[in-house]
Amino acid sequence: MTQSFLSIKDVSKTFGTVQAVDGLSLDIRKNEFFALLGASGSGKTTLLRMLAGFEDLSAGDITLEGTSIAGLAPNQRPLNLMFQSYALFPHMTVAQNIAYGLEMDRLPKAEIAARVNEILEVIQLGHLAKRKPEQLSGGQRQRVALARALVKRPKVLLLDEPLGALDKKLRSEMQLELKRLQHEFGITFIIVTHDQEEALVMADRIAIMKDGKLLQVGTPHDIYEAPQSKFAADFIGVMNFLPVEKKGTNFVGADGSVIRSESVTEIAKNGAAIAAIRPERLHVTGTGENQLSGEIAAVAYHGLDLLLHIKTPLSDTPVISRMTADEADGHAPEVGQSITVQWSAKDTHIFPN
Ligand SMILES: Nc1ncnc2c1ncn2[C@@H]1O[C@H](COP(=O)(O)OP(=O)(O)OP(=O)(O)O)[C@@H](O)[C@H]1O
Repeated sequence: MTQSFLSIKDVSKTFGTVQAVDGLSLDIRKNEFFALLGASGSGKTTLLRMLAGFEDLSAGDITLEGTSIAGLAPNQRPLNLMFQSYALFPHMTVAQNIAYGLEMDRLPKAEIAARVNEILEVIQLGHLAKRKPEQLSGGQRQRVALARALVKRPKVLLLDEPLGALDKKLRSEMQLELKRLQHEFGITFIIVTHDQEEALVMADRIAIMKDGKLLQVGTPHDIYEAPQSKFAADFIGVMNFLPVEKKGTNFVGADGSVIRSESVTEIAKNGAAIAAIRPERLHVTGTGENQLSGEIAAVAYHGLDLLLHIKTPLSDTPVISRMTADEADGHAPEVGQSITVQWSAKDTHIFPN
């Protein structure tokens, strides 16, 4: 058996009566870009702080390359938590900020200088080495905060909402930058975010957390295409939900039509359930085992594709169908038009409601 890299074993954390993390187990691979995703209060930060050593475990163990790190102080762990950029020392230059951690570790002066210069090169901020944080843009400050964490060459870098303070454009640039740095340094990154798009773009694997537990762990593709719960389906990407009733072996929609699915989660007999379908799986052309008809309530233009909002008796809220520009060419959808869309049973996920 190959030894796992970072292993979180049945870890719990309670604060008084609050169960912040609840018997959670997870293996993270070497050089992996791993994202912890979940709503506010789901326990993401608590888990990260336990990994970093800023929070004791109430139960369980954490091992790195087979050795427990649960009892080690933060500075003795080969894991480094990247603090937000506003935690930079304002009176120190960029270079001094980056050197600080190495000076604390009492490394020889020449080595500190070499490592600081090397990292300044990698983050492309060499020309700003002598500036103070207040003389930098938000994105540049973020890079310095990252450099300060990376210069210590941790085996694992923990990042808590690292891009939270940046505007949308800068965020997308930094997402790519983070991926590049992770690749270049060959360090395992564990990032906490509540931004699902960010997790999809950057991560090799994603864990969805809810109430201190893991709901699903998988690649962005796995989670997007094969969500295992209504929560996961709703949390990642856009999803249509159609209420259905289980009658015998069939699932019947609000208008009496049978909805066919090849992906049915275990459900109470004859209970209320919900069918989930991605907007891009609904087609005006082609064939599918399922179809719905309705009236176009809105047409939203999104460059390469259109989003059609379709009023249908199958659901209280309009169903969204994503149409490519090519598909739309032959159909010229307009508000008020009747429309029929089809989709296949394999693109239909049914969950308990
Ligand atoms: N020091 C503490 N004392 C008491 N309760 C805490 C403490 N830290 C966290 N909690 C509680 O534990 C739960 C999980 O919090 P945590 O910060 O880990 O969630 P999160 O998923 O990171 O949320 P957010 O996205 O808002 O940061 C919450 O109910 C929170 O109120």
